[in-house]
Amino acid sequence: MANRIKKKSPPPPNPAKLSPDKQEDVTVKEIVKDERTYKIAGTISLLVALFLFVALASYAFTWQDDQSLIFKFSGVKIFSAEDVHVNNLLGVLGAYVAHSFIYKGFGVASFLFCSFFFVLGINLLFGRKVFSLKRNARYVFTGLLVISVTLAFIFRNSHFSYGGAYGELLTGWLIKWIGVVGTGLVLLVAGFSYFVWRFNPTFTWPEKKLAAFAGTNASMAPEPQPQTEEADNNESYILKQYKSDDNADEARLYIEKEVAVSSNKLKKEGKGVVVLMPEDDIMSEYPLHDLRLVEKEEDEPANVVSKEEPEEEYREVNDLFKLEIKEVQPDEEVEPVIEMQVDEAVKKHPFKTLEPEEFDLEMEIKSVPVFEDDVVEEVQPSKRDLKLSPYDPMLDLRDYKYPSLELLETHGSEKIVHDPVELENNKNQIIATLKNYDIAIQRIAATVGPTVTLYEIVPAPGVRISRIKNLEDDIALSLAALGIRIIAPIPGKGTIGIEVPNVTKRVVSMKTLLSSEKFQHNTYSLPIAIGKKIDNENFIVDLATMPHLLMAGATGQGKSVGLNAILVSLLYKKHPSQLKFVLVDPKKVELSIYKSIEKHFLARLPGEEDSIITDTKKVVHTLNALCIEMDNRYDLLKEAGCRNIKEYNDKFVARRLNPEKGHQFLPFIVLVVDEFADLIMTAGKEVEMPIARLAQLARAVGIHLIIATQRPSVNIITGTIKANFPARIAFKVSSKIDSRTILDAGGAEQLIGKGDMLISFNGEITRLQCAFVDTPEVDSITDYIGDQRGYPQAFLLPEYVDEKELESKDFDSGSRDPLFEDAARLVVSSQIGSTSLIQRRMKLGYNRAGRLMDQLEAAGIVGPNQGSKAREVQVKNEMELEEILEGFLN
Ligand SMILES: Nc1ncnc2c1ncn2[C@@H]1O[C@H](COP(=O)(O)OP(=O)(O)OP(=O)(O)O)[C@@H](O)[C@H]1O
Repeated sequence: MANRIKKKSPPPPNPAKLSPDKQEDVTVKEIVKDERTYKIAGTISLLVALFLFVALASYAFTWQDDQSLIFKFSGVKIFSAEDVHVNNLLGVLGAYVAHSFIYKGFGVASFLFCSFFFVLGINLLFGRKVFSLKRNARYVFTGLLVISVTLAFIFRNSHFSYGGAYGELLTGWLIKWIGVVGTGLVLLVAGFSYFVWRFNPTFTWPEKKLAAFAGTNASMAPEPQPQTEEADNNESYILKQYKSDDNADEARLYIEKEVAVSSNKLKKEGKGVVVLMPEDDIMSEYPLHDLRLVEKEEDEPANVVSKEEPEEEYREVNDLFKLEIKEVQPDEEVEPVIEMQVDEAVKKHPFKTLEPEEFDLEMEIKSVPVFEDDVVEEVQPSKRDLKLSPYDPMLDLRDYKYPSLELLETHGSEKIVHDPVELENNKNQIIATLKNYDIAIQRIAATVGPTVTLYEIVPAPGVRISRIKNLEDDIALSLAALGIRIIAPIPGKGTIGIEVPNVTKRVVSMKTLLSSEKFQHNTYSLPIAIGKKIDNENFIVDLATMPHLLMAGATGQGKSVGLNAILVSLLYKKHPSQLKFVLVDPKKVELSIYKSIEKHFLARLPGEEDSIITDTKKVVHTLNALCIEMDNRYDLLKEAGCRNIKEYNDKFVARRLNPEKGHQFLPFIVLVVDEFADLIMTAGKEVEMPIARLAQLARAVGIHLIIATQRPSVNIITGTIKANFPARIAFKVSSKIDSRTILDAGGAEQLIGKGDMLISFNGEITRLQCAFVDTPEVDSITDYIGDQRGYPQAFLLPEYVDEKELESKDFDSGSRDPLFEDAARLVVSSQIGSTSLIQRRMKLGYNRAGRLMDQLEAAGIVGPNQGSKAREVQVKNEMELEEILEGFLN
C-alpha cells in the first residue's frame, strides 16, 4: 500500500525536515557576522571590566575578612558552602575573583585587566578600532610584570599582597640573584622606562632625549645625515616611533607632541610629509590625531666630486697636446689649424715639442684637431693611433676650474616647518566647509612642501568634482588664506588637491639643489635646477629637451632670481667650450653681473664692444645673426649627415669631420631675453619673426631660448611665440587672463610670490618653489670664472648685414672698414689671401669679407685676384705689416 502510494505520487518534500540542516549553517555564520553579536559581546566585555574594577576595589577594603573565608573553605568550595557572608560588594564571586587576581596573581597591577576588557568592549560595541587592542595588550602585559614586581619589592613587609604571588616570586628571585640594592636599581630603571614608553613625557632638554634615543635605538636609526643636532633629534624621534609600529594611533601621540618636524631625516625614510586619515573615516568627527605622518624623499646631497681633473689626466692631456703640435705641420697650401704664434714657434723649432709654458698664456692656443682626412699613408701606425685619439674641445681652456659649491650660500633653515596645529586647523576647515555644502569626503591626506601644503581629498562616491572646484573662493575665505589653489582632479591620481600656503615658508637654496644627487650625476645636455616640488623633490630638467622656455610674472615675484637660478645651474655644469650665452637685457641692469664671464661664456656680434645687448637695434641684429648661425649649423649638419648637434659633435670629437671643410665643435647657445615686452613694444615684428623662427627650428642645432616678461599679455606673447614655447613658467601674475595667456590655465594669479611658481612642462602644470640665489652669490661665481684664463674674446656670432641699412647708408669706399686691421693681421699671419678665410674666421658675410679683401689689395697687402686660387700675400711678416699700418695712421 505504502509502495503503491509512493509510485503514484511521491510525497512532497517536507520543508520542516529539509530546512533545519541548511539553516543551521547559515545561522552560525550569520550570528558570528552579525554586528549585534559584536555589540552584545562588547557590552559583556564592558560589564566584565566594571565587575573586575568593583571587585578589585572592594577587595582593597575587605580583603582581610574575605581572604580568611576563602582560605577557610579552601578556594572554590566557598561557592557551594552555605551560610557564608563575604564583605566584597560583589559577593562571593567578587571576593573569589579579586582574591585570585590580587593575592594569587599580580597584586594591585591586576587593575590593568580592567583596561583590557574596557578597550575590547568599546571596540566591539562601536564596531571599529576606537583604541588599539594590540597596543593596550602590550601595555597591560608589561605593566603587570613591572608594576607587580616593583610593588612586591617596595611593600615586601606588608600583609597586603601588593605585588601578588607572581610579583613576590619574581622579587624573591631578583633579591636572591642581585641583592636588595641591585633589585631596587633594576626596578627603578624598569619602572622609569615603562613610564617613558607609556606616557612619553616631554623633557626640557631635547639634547638629552636625543642621546637617550640614539643610545637605545642605535640599531634602528638610519645612517647619519649631515644636519643639525636638533633637527636630527626631532625627526628620528617621530620616525622611530612610527616605524616601530605601523599604527595610526601610535603616530598620533608624537604628532601631537612634536611641533616642528625637520626634513632631512625624514627624507631618509624615502617618504614625504603626508598626513592621512584612515580609509573609512568620514568628515570632521575625527580630529587631526587620526592623521598619519609620512615623509617624502628629498634628493640626497651627492658626494660632490671636484671638477678639478686629477694629476694624471693633466699629464695625459699635455702629452696629447705636445704630440699634436709636433705632428701637424701646416702644409703651405692649407690654412693652418693652429694660431700663428704657435705656427711660428713650430717653424722655428720644427722638431721641438713645445711645453705649455712656452706659450704666452694670454694668446689663443687652439688644441689641434687632427682628422681622418689628414692621416696620410706615411704616418706610422703608432703615431696614427695617437693622432686619432678623440678631440677634446676643453683643451683650449684645459686648466679651467668649475665653480665650487662653497661660492653658494644656504638661505635660512632647510627644515620643513610642519606645524600640526596648522595642519589640523586647515584640515578641519576644509572638511567643515565641504560639509556645509553637503560634500562628503572619504579620505584626506596632506603633503607639506616648502611654501604650500597640498591637501588631497578623495570625495565620497557620487560627489561631482565641479562642485568642489566651484567652492574655491569659499574654502579660501574659510581658511582666511591667500593663494589657495584647487586642482580638481589631480592628473593621474584621481584625487582633488587643495593647496594652502604655509604660515612659515621655507627658502629653497640653490646650493641644496646643486649639491643634490640628481644634479651632480645626470646625463642631461643642459641641466637646469629650477626649484622644489610640493613633495620636496628637486625639479631638475634638461633645457635641451624643453627646448625653449617662456617665463612670465608680475614685477617683484621672482623672475630675475629664476633666470639667475637657470644661468647658475648651467655655469656649474658646463665648460666654456660647450656653452655660450647670448644675453639680451633691455632693462640694462639685471644681466650686467655676467659681464665678467664674457671671454668664457658669452657670445656677441663681430665688431661690437659689449656682450650684453641692451640696445633694441642691436637685439634685432643679434637675433638675425643667430638665425644665420642656425642656418650655418644646419648646413654643417647636412654635410656631416647628422640629425642633431649631439650626433654632430660626437662625430667631430671622433675626428670624423674635417675642420678644413669648415667643421668645428659646436657649443650650445642659450639666448636669454630678460624683458621681452620692451623689445616687442619697440621693434615688434622685427623681433618676433627671428624669435619665432629660432624657436621653431633651432632646437636640433643646439640653440635654445629663454624669454622672460613682466607683461604676459596676448599682444606680447603672440600665438606664434606661444606655439613654439612648450615649456612655460609663471610666477605670480596680476590676473587670471595673464595666467591663461602664459599657461593656458588659471592659477598663476593665486600664487603667493617670492619664487612661488607654476611650470607647464610635458603637458603637466607643477607648482614649485623656485630656488633662491642672491646677487652676491652670482657675483662670486662670475668673478671666480672671470678671473680664470679665458678665450681672447667672446664667441663671435656671424655678421648680419641689414640690407635696408646698407642701401640707406652711403657707403664711402674711401674709408676703411673698422675690421681692416684685424683682417690684415689674419691674412699676414696665415699667409693666405683668401676671402673665405676672412669670412670664416671673422664670422663676416661674404660681401663684407670681399670688400675687406679689396681694401687689402688696395693697401698692397695682398696681390690681385687669381681666380680660384688664394691671392698672394705680399707682406711676409707681422713687423712689416705693423709698419704699413702705422703708415696709414700717419
Ligand atoms: N625663489 C625665491 N625664494 C625666496 N625669495 C625670493 C625668491 N625669488 C624672489 N624672491 C624675493 O623676491 C624679490 C624680488 O625678486 P626678483 O627680483 O627676482 O623679482 P622680479 O620678478 O625679477 O622683479 P622685476 O621684474 O621687477 O625685476 C627678491 O629680492 C627676493 O627677496
